[in-house]
Amino acid sequence: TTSPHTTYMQKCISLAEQSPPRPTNFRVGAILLSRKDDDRILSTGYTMELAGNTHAEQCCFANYAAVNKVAEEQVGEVLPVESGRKLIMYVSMEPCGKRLSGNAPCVQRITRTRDGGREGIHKVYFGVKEPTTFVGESEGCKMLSAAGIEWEHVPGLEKEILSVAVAGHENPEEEVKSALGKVGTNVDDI
Ligand SMILES: Nc1nc(=O)c(N)c(NC[C@H](O)[C@H](O)[C@H](O)COP(=O)(O)O)[nH]1
Ligand SMILES: [Zn+2]
Repeated sequence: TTSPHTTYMQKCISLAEQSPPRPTNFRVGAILLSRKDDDRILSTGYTMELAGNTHAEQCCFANYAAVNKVAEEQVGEVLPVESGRKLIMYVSMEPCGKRLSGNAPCVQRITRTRDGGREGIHKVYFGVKEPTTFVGESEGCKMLSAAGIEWEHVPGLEKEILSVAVAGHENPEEEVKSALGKVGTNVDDI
């Protein structure tokens, strides 16, 4: 049997497969849900789902914000606050801490949900560490920890996630192999 985390990660991969392949980013999928003993899916998103150079996590928030008639930047204000329930994000790849475009990184969009004393996003699950392709050693996890947001790597789907993520790149097979070579590191080093 697979863990519920693996099932959600597989859903993130299906979302990522809808993203138009580009050499300049990764194809990623994201799911936002509210969890107690049951899960309530609040939103999903994938890279470039929405116009512009958008990320999966960004689209996930933007889609929820739109339904609630606020801009993506204000999504924290409309996310549900319900006693005993936790806001959880599943993303196929570690949320970005830096973007070559200079646009706001997804870690910032995630930590921003905690503004105004709200709990915001409680925990982020991701299936693979961001490869060094664009920004070198990724800082996303460290930045989440620094903001007091839990994160966890869901192992087992790295090859599938990376293959989808780099489909639009020059040498996708090479890039996957090289990134997998690094994935052998101890999870604590992620
Ligand atoms: N977690 C995550 N979700 C995404 O939807 C996505 N595309 C990336 N990609 C991270 C990568 O570091 C950036 O795509 C490059 O740094 C280029 O930056 P832009 O995307 O052009 O802002 N990461
Ligand atoms: Zn991002």
